[in-house]
Amino acid sequence: MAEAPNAGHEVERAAPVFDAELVDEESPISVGGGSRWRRPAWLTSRQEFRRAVRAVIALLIRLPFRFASAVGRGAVLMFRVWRKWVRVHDYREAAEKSEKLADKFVEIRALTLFRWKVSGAVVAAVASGLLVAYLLYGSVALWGAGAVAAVVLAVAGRRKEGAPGRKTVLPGPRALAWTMDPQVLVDAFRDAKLIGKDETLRLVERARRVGDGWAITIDLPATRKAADVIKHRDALASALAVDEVQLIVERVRGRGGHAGRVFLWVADEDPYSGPPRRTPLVEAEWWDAWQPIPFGVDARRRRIDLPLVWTSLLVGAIPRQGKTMAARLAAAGLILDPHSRLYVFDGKGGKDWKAAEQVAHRFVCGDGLPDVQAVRDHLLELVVEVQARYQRMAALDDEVCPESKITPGISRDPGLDMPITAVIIDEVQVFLENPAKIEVGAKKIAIGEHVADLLAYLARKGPAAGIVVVLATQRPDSQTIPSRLRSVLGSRFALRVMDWRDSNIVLGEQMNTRGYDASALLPSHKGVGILRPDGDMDAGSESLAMTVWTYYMGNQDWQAICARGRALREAAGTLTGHAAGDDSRRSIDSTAVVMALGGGTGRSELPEPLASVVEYLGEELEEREFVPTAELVEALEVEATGFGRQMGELGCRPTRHYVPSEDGELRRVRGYRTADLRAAIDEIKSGADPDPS
Ligand SMILES: Nc1ncnc2c1ncn2[C@@H]1O[C@H](COP(=O)(O)OP(=O)(O)OP(=O)(O)O)[C@@H](O)[C@H]1O
Repeated sequence: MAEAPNAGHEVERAAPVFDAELVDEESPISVGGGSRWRRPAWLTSRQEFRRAVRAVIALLIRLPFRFASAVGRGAVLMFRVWRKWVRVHDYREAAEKSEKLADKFVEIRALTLFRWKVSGAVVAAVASGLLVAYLLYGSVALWGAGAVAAVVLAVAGRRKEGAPGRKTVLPGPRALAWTMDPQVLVDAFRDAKLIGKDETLRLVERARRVGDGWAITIDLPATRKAADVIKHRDALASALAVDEVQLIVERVRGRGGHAGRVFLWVADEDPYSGPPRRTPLVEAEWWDAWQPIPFGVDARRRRIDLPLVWTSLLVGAIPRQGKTMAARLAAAGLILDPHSRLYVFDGKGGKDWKAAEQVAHRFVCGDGLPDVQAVRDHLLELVVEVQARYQRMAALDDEVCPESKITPGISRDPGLDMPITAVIIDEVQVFLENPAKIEVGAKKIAIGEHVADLLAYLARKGPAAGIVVVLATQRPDSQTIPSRLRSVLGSRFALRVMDWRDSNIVLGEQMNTRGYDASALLPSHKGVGILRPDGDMDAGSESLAMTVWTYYMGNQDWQAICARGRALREAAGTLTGHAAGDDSRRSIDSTAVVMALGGGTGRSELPEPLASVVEYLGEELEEREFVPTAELVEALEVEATGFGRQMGELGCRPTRHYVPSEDGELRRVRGYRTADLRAAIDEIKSGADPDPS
């Protein structure tokens, strides 16, 4: 008979086969042990080692108690077994069931007697055996016999899997190194329904330590999308048994990245706990406003910079979450550039912005009508300034101004007088909600509405002319920040808000369905928010949005930065306006401003409810394809049937369209095509009667 190739040799055990397989590695790495030695989890880090040592000590301390209780349980168990046997329990029960107990009674009694005798004989035999052993070997024999009996009883009385009262006892939380095991990951992805039962993951890189956590890159099965993993991060965190704040999921983009490649990072502990980081601006002698401003760090403690020039920023949060701090961080970078000009308006009227008064070209602090009027006047001044800048840039040499956009050179040339100018408004809702009526053009409107129009203009037309708008609000709802203003604010930062609707108002439509919901942030995480950078910016181009923990800038640091900003301006000769003691307001040609705003206000001469729909949608009237009726009814607080009828009378007929719902599923809902709305508006404006048929 032919000999098997391995005969005579020790059989080599195959490594466990895992579903996950490794790709893109030059030398394939065994993911499940095999011929290569894999470091046990407790050797992977000092922390894991300490955890393992603690677990061993705890086990040793508990061991005597556990042994004693197991022996006790074993003794009781043995006694019960013996009693059942001696009483001929099973025979007796069977006879009872078949109602033949009386017939069998004599038989049972005889058997019971016999078993008692056997028991007595065994006890006598054991006792005499022990006596003989004692006489031969002394007390050692008794101890030995006692030990053997204890072990037998302990084994009999050990707690078994699934036994009632069995407690799950784990030595602390699951080790993260264990969580990063490929098979655990595959199971977690399956449990979270991110991959099917028969699908598997491909590991691009094995788990490795990155910062204070574990990182792993994986490829999803074909047709599965990284965006869905980001969206269902909570489910994955639950399946991996980690807190969702510890789990960072990113899509790998650019070279080597694709729609199905996911980078996972699991922090050892809450990445936003511990002392906050001080802003590096404290150490900066000065700052170039054209450079992105140090804003905060992400979960992996990587610095996140926020460009401000050519864009704008909206910060929204419920009170006491770090909104003012975020706005002051953005302002600090501009304060430290002596060539930038600052308009600082604080609707809260507290001390938060007081220090900025010494550098601000225009400064308003308070929520009274005179304050709102002052803000309106300063914004009017800026609108005129923007118009003038465009005219001046058009007249400039092509070499100085190649594309009707401000450049660093232009912004720093005192002769051209076009410095980077920031409008920073804290608690902007105070100014936007003021209902006092004023005359604009030929119409009377609320001053707050006018402020919104001016800000919308500045955020839309201002960036290319060097205007930066930074708005912070504790009321991020659609009524307070009209969509015509919101839609033109480039970067968004949402700290904790009340619900997903408010989060979407700050971050943009449907952001919650893509996995970005600022209402899920923890109250204890002060200064932590979701940053959705402007699409044009380089920073953050890797992902749509990211969680950022803003730098901490204590009051003293803030005051020091403002004082430094003043000194820099004094030295550069750029201290102007309020900071230089000049509070005179420029006389404004309001007709020019009204022209600039396109008819004076954001409202058109449209009948209701179309006028409100247009106002609510703002720029989205152009950007969106479809708007659900339910959304309009909720936003405008109107009654649905009446609204539908009135819209019909104005020539706007509803239709059905698929839109993604909150859970990401596509749902067919009733609503209006924006193209139909635009056509109806054009028709009304051109004077033709709307066709209600
Ligand atoms: N990055 C941060 N790290 C740690 N703590 C922070 C951070 N940012 C803000 N905080 C703390 O959060 C609290 C609230 O901050 P801040 O005043 O900026 O909030 P706010 O939202 O502007 O509040 P309000 O609505 O009352 O004006 C402060 O005590 C501040 O110290």
